[in-house]
Amino acid sequence: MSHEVSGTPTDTTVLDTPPAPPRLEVIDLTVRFAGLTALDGVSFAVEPGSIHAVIGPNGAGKSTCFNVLSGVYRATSGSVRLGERELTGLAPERIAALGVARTFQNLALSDHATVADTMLLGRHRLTRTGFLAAGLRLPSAVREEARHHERMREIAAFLGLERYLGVPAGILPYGLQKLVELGRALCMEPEVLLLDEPIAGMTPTERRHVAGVIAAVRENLGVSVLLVEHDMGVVMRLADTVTVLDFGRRIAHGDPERVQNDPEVARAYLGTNGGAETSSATAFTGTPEPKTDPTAPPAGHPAPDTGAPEASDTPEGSPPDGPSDGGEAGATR
Ligand SMILES: Nc1ncnc2c1ncn2[C@@H]1O[C@H](COP(=O)(O)OP(=O)(O)OP(=O)(O)O)[C@@H](O)[C@H]1O
Repeated sequence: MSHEVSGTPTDTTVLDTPPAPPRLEVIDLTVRFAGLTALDGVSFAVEPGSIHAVIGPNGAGKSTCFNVLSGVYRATSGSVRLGERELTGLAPERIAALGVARTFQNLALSDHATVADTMLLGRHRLTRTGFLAAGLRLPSAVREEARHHERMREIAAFLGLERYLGVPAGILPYGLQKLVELGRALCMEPEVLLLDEPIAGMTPTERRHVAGVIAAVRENLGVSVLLVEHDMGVVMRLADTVTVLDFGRRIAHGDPERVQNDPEVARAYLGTNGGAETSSATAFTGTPEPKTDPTAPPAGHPAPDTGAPEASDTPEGSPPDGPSDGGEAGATR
């Protein structure tokens, strides 16, 4: 069996388009880590059914923003709302249950669980059958399980993963693993999908395929997408709206063309990275793609099991599960 990500279009006809998702609003968000302001009064909104990118040079605060939105970090001040619901301070599972699913940059897919099992993990929060009924294989439990399997297969077909359903997810090439991770998130039936560097470390063919899949997620499923991505070519092609951060502050916001022509944005990219100014600026124009992720495994090899979420995301000096205090960022649980 060939384990290549095909460049062919995804089957976009199998899933029904649900009603428009609610607006995701980030309002005056500030996050401080022991003396360092990682986010400084940042506001933006992800409009229903849009693709919104957050970009910025290294250390700009993109991951911090993502981690607050998904409940991994707690904001020092400000708020995050999904429609009328306040997400600020909720635990990651609660935020996921309200319809905000995320993918992780560092994959941790098992060598033992199949693609089908991995994707079914995303159905967990939607399962109504109790432990006992499931254990006794009561008819209601069997019916529910069948429904989840059917939906999982539909999503696998949408992503072009059907033929890998019985394959251990962890042995697949990196590009396919990223699609499985996306499949797991889609199985949660999210209204908003947070994608953390969805194409980092991929081959050009894989990048094109996944970019097409992300566009199809918006077009065919009506899901809002918020992505953090370094590949400016893809960001500029995919995103409806771009928010640019630099040193924790929002320095530009708008459609890709406007952002691309913003002198402040060019300055931010040119003024960072020490000796890498030229490649950063070129990356921003979206022409050649000089930036590759040196830590990513080569295509055709499984990614190392790094564990997710990223260990480095835990605020220094506080336990992973510890609540924050003193007005500084901390994990929410
Ligand atoms: N857990 C933490 N403890 C202390 N400082 C942190 C922590 N996480 C992030 N920071 C700091 O906050 C700032 C923003 O970091 P963040 O990772 O959000 O930036 P980024 O834009 O995602 O960068 P990159 O593109 O390199 O991933 C940086 O100065 C970083 O060192």
